[in-house]
Amino acid sequence: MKQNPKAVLFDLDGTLLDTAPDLGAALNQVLREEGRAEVSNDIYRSYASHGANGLLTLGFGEQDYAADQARLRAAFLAAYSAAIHHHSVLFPGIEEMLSELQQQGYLCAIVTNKPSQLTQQLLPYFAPLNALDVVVCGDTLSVAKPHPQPLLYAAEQLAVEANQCWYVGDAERDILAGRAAGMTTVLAEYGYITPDEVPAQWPADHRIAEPAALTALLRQLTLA
Ligand SMILES: O=C(O)COP(=O)(O)O
Ligand SMILES: [Mg+2]
Repeated sequence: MKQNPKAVLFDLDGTLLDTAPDLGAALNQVLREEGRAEVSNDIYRSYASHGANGLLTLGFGEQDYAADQARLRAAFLAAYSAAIHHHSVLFPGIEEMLSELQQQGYLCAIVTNKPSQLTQQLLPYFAPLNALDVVVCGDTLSVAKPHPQPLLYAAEQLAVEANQCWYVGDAERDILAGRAAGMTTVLAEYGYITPDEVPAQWPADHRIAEPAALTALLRQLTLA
């Protein structure tokens, strides 16, 4: 049985932070170094929640990336790490939304698939994200989303039950992980969706078109 929420867990890329410009710049740097054609902003943007592997597959094609995966991935991560925060910004309304949640006493956490080294390098540039209670990254455990374990681990760290948590994310694997963890799931529709994905088919409990809609939803729920 779902209970009134005590904690809200968030995906990072595409949900709290608009990191696509820096991820895309890193991809294009590696493509240039390898003598390949660059990818335009509107294309790479939609793949930004699919991480390094998703972006490199987009840029090099499945076969060529698979043939040289370790080297290309290392080059991408080095390029990204060297300019990780140059153009990344909080999505509009995130700062206000987080501060309202915290004022209302909700615990807040990040559960991202981004590797910890990159996450720890990036977060200090965004003050509102440093006040969050727990951060779980893609390599914190041996499994990552869509596996539910990182979400359950975050709940454990927050000392709340899974059914007292909401999970907000922009990718299908976020919704699947949240559902498998027994959490209430919220799809951030303003995030990154690839042209071949059909988010309407994802089993999210709620959908928000902007961050402010999350606080409105939680308010409605407490009044009900
Ligand atoms: O870096 C990734 O794999 C994507 O990160 P996310 O889980 O915060 O969207
Ligand atoms: Mg995401």
